[in-house]
Amino acid sequence: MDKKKLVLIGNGMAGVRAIEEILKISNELFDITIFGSEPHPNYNRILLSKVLQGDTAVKDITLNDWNWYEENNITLYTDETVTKIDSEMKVVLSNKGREIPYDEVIIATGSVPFILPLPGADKEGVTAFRDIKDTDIMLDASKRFKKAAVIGGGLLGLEAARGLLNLGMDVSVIHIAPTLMERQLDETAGKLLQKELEKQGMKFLLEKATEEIYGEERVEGLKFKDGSNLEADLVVMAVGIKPNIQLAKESGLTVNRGIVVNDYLQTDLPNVYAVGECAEHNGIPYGLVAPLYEQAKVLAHQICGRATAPYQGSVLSTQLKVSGVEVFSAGDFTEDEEKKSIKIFDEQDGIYKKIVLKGNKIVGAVLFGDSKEGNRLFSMIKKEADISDTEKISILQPLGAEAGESLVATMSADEIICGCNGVSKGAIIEAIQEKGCTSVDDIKACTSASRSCGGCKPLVSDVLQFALGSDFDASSQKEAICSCTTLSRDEVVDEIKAKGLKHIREVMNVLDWESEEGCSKCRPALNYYLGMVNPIEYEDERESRFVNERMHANIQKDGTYSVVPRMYGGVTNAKDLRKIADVVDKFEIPLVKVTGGQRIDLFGVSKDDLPKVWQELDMPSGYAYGKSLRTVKTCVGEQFCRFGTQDSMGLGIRLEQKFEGLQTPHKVKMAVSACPRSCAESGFKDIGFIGIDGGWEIYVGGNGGTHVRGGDLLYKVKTDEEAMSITGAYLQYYRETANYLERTSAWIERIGLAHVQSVLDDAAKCKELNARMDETLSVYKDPWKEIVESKKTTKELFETVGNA
Ligand SMILES: Cc1cc2nc3c(=O)[nH]c(=O)nc-3n(C[C@H](O)[C@H](O)[C@H](O)COP(=O)(O)OP(=O)(O)OC[C@H]3O[C@@H](n4cnc5c(N)ncnc54)[C@H](O)[C@@H]3O)c2cc1C
Ligand SMILES: NC(=O)c1ccc[n+]([C@@H]2O[C@H](COP(=O)([O-])OP(=O)(O)OC[C@H]3O[C@@H](n4cnc5c(N)ncnc54)[C@H](O)[C@@H]3O)[C@@H](O)[C@H]2O)c1
Ligand code: SF4
Ligand code: FES
Repeated sequence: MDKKKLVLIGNGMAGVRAIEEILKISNELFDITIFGSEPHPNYNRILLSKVLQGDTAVKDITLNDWNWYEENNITLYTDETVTKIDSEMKVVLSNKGREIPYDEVIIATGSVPFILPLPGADKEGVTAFRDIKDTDIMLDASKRFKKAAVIGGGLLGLEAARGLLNLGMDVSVIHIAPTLMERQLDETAGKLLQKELEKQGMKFLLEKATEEIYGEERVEGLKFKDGSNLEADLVVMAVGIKPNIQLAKESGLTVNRGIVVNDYLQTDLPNVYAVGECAEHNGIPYGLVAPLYEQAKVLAHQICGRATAPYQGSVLSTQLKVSGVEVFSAGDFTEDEEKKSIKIFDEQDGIYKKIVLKGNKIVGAVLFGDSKEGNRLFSMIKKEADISDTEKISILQPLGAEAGESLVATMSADEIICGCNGVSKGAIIEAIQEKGCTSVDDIKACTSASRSCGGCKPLVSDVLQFALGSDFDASSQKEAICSCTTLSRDEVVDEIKAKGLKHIREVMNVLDWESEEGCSKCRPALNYYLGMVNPIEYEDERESRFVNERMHANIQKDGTYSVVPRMYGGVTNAKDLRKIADVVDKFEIPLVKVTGGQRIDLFGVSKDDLPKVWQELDMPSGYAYGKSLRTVKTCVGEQFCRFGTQDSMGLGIRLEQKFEGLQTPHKVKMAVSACPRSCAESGFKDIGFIGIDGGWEIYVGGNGGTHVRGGDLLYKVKTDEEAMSITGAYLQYYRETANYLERTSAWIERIGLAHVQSVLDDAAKCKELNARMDETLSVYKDPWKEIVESKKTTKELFETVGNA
């Protein structure tokens, strides 16, 4: 049988998925030709957010590489746009003069970003965020400029803003509505989201309408309708998308907002189909991959002449891809006469959950702060589950939580694990049992679960754990330190040691880094590992550090800095206080605040004043910005308190004087309390000391931040000397074995308290660790002093930051 000629217009996510579905049915039916306007093979557009955020590289987001087209005998024309479908002649015509005949044609031209028709919208530095080209524009701008404005506080705008923050830019989001993501979230969730993102450093201008983009050739700022201005050297427009219907219009198809299709994705011209964001089904053009993939499946069956249920529209669910923020929204979350809600709002922990009921059916849900129940609720919404027999409030409680059961254990086989690809728990278990899948990558290859946004990876991993039990080793799922390499942290450190590598560039060259420059994830990590392995010889690479560490001060919301001088053990004196007061007066520092770590923080110092402030303070840097020892908090102890059994201030000061400036994988906080009342909160620090009769208890792995964790008792010791020695060995072991940016609380959970104890129980090992610690500490110089003393460093530092 002669193969029919099939032409796909648009080499994007929906169109190529339709081809994959067709090939699954049969590779004997069609001779396939694909046109794509972009110069790349089919890639995962969703992960552009992750590329911008530094979590992955462009080369790693390819879905089907050039070989795939060849292996499947597909003719591919990239960088070529189809300009017309001549349905009488049954040919498609391209902008490069090509004419290709067809029997069937699929239009999958996606969407175009909506660009606000503002004066100045065509200036250099104004971009959308839709494809690799736009992403490159932003990556490039972040290297040369500082201030970014993102117009639009929807999913795309917020993901772009997070990426630009990661790239070291100062980012403001301009949003037209009073709350963020108003299409997906209600007011409460929108406000919680704003608060969380503000904590991450994003600034917001709400209810602001942009009137003009000003500047010479390049953008210099935005002017708003209320008369106010914002300086910006990069403007990203993320105010929605429009189905790309130009070709369809010019080819005489019926279009509305999108290309009008029926339940089998057929347009009104014979043998012409449309799928993806360009298609409009029942009045709706969709903008997320899950519905587009459902469409692709129906289309594939229809075009191959296989029986299929009609496409009947999709219920949507969304999740924001910003680390540290859990937001989930599904279905219809609005309330009215017919639709009533049930809500849980834990204001203290920032957790908000709401379901919307229409009669006895859940029609919508919004979750903030804890989205574990998202998939279960989404399944209930999709199934239109009747909940008359269920106690309503229990729907918002995690199933099996009290019994300590894992979430996947409580899920039924038909519950969806991967929303993007519609893969259920049952399908994953089948792949494990029948196809021998043992890793997340195997499951991805077999079922497509986790192949799109990747948000379901932890759940897929949980299903593997659930099905394979002890045969599944989550930790053996080797994780590369970033997308520039396939090597893990341990492999990189081993290579640095074995090959005597001395510089970041050398590591990248010798270990075959994919990108010559590295990325924002690996450069600071390599800088740390090299310094840890080679403390004497290694010269710190300031450019590879995060902005706060480069400036040795904390950048604040308004672009000014905060400065914290060192106060050993939280103890000060009249001379230092006077000096601080004089500096505050002289530099008109607007806010002076005592911190939770018992230090004095000077807020609102301008960048230019920083070196002068340090010079006049003439006190050591408090390292309030660094991945290093922050503070040792102390209680007053035996000298003044009637309960005190030990000299907490004495030990605290000794600890801080010894370990100040030590570079660690993440920040380290300590506290010393002289009795079990623990006034210095020793139980929630990376290392905490509690005085007992005849000595100290040493607690480790505590954390009081977003992931609260009580410390574990490591040892009881009798003397201050022992306490100092254990601390030195413990900290050095953490420095040598933790991943960069891993807090001690996560590290101790990963490697286990018992293991650390077994290392420190070995006196010889303990001595070696302390020796390496002393060697590291021997080269420490106060960074403020260094900067003040060196005009060259001051100049370099300020030039680097000013132009970054
Ligand atoms: C940064 C970002 C993050 C996203 N995150 C998510 C997410 O987390 N979850 C989610 O579900 N969705 C997400 N989306 C949306 C998702 O990427 C889209 O829904 C999906 O890519 C649409 O697929 P499509 O094939 O319809 O269009 P596209 O992927 O845009 O593909 C269309 C292709 O057709 C080409 N084309 C257009 N006209 C022609 C022509 N005449 N001739 C030849 N080629 C043509 C275009 O150049 C394009 O390459 C995100 C989108 C972006 C931009
Ligand atoms: N995580 C995800 O699922 C994800 C991530 C990125 C993109 N996407 C998809 O990509 C597409 C584009 O995303 P989007 O966020 O641009 O679309 P959107 O329509 O969801 O959001 C656009 C936002 O811009 C705001 N806006 C409109 N005009 C404005 C103006 N003049 N000034 C300021 N704000 C204005 C709107 O109020 C709206 O909240 C959508 O289909 C989205 O679903 C999804
Ligand atoms: S921890 Fe004990 S010794 Fe220290 S201040 Fe509190 S009560 Fe006094
Ligand atoms: S939920 Fe997006 S890939 Fe699975």
